Amino acid sequence: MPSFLDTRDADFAARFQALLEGKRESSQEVGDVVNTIIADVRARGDDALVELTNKFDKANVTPSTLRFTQEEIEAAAARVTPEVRSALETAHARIKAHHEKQKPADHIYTDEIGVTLGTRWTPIEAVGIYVPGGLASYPSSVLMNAVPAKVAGVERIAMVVPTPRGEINAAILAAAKIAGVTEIYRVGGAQAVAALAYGTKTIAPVDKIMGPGNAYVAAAKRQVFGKVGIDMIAGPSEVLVIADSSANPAWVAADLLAQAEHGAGAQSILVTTDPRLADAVAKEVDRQLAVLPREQLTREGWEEFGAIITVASLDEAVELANRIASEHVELAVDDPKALMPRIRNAGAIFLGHHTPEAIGDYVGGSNHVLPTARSARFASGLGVLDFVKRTSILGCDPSSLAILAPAAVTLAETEALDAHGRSVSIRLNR
Ligand SMILES: NC(=O)c1ccc[n+]([C@@H]2O[C@H](COP(=O)([O-])OP(=O)(O)OC[C@H]3O[C@@H](n4cnc5c(N)ncnc54)[C@H](O)[C@@H]3O)[C@@H](O)[C@H]2O)c1
Ligand SMILES: N[C@H](CO)Cc1c[nH]c[nH+]1
Ligand SMILES: [Zn+2]
Repeated sequence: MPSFLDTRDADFAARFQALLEGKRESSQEVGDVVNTIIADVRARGDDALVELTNKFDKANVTPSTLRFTQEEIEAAAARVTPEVRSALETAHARIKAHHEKQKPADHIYTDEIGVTLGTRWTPIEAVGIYVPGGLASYPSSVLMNAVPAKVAGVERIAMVVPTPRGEINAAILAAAKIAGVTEIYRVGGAQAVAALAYGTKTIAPVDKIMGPGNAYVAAAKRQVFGKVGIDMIAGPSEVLVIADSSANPAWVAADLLAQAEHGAGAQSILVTTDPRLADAVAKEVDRQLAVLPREQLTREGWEEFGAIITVASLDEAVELANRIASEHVELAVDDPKALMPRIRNAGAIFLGHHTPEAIGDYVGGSNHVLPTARSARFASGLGVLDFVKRTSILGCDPSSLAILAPAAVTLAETEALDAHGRSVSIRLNR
């Protein structure tokens, strides 16, 4: 059963806290399993990678078939229907256009005392992109990961994707071809993350690992952070819909079920000012669930962590949304643009009744790799900035050095770092 809460109930605070603390993703148990897998890949390289892939994915790979050949990529890309190719191309063009606007500019200037200061952006050399593929397959996630990498100018993109029972959705490889990704491996889960971080004979290590995945992938990214960079924790999907009486219950129910469909650990929450809408959405969810082909998976996603919360005002709705910090926040209200600036914590915001979250998953142009598990309080969705790094540039001439030297020497003395002070003063009295 999903939770039904009302802010006016006496036990609301305790039940809301329990909802916030619900363990959807990282348990000690998952952490321990992942720890063992990473250690195994570090110790035994390809042998461990192959063994674990065949164990978890039943993929029947060998070291020599871990990487997709160029012929396999071409053949799969040729197998997709013209409709699928065209949809992928539409998505690719829109994602590319939006991400081009995120490219940061270098800048350099000389200040009033003659010091040159600047900021330079450089693409990361090698990135790993994780494309999930356990319960569903995600050609759209290929584009969401690869396009910003390409726009940023990353040289090497190594893509990993699990192939359950040795099968791959041809659209995954078609999307990779459209995005210009050629280095693709049949591995997933924690073992794929470990291989990207530490390297094996077949997979050279990367500098940073991006992309969404289940609890095992998220835990592995946490554990390899430091050895490599990671984008964020983009784990099991979430949506929070804020709705007033202008919302359509059938549409809201459909949006809640769309995220629940991602399965284990997914979370769909409705926060509404209208008790009648709350009832109508609950009934609609049951009605729509019964006709969904993936009913069981979606039901688990909805019933385990789903919730309908009735509030006294939109002010209360905003406050709860900011505390929950959901991956996606839909504003199914009369005046979404007025409410939008008040939502501080969200991976992405969807404006109004005609913007289902699924448009953002596929073709809107914004990125669908977004922070989950309340990390939208401090993290952002994937974008070009994740694939570049910033270097500062500094230059003094004799006169600006003379102006800054006394303060620098004083601070060096305060820190008792004499060699620091000397490296400044030695340049002054010639
Ligand atoms: N936040 C985002 O931006 C975003 C975007 C797309 C998808 N997602 C999420 O990605 C997830 C995809 O999950 P998925 O499972 O379909 O694919 P996945 O590729 O993330 O995970 C599959 C892998 O999990 C590993 N695994 C499964 N059970 C295991 C076990 N018992 N022990 C060790 N390893 C195990 C296996 O190695 C398998 O290859 C969903 O939760 C979905 O909500 C998130
Ligand atoms: N909703 C997911 C992000 O949480 C992304 C996705 C891809 N395909 C379908 N959905
Ligand atoms: Zn989705």
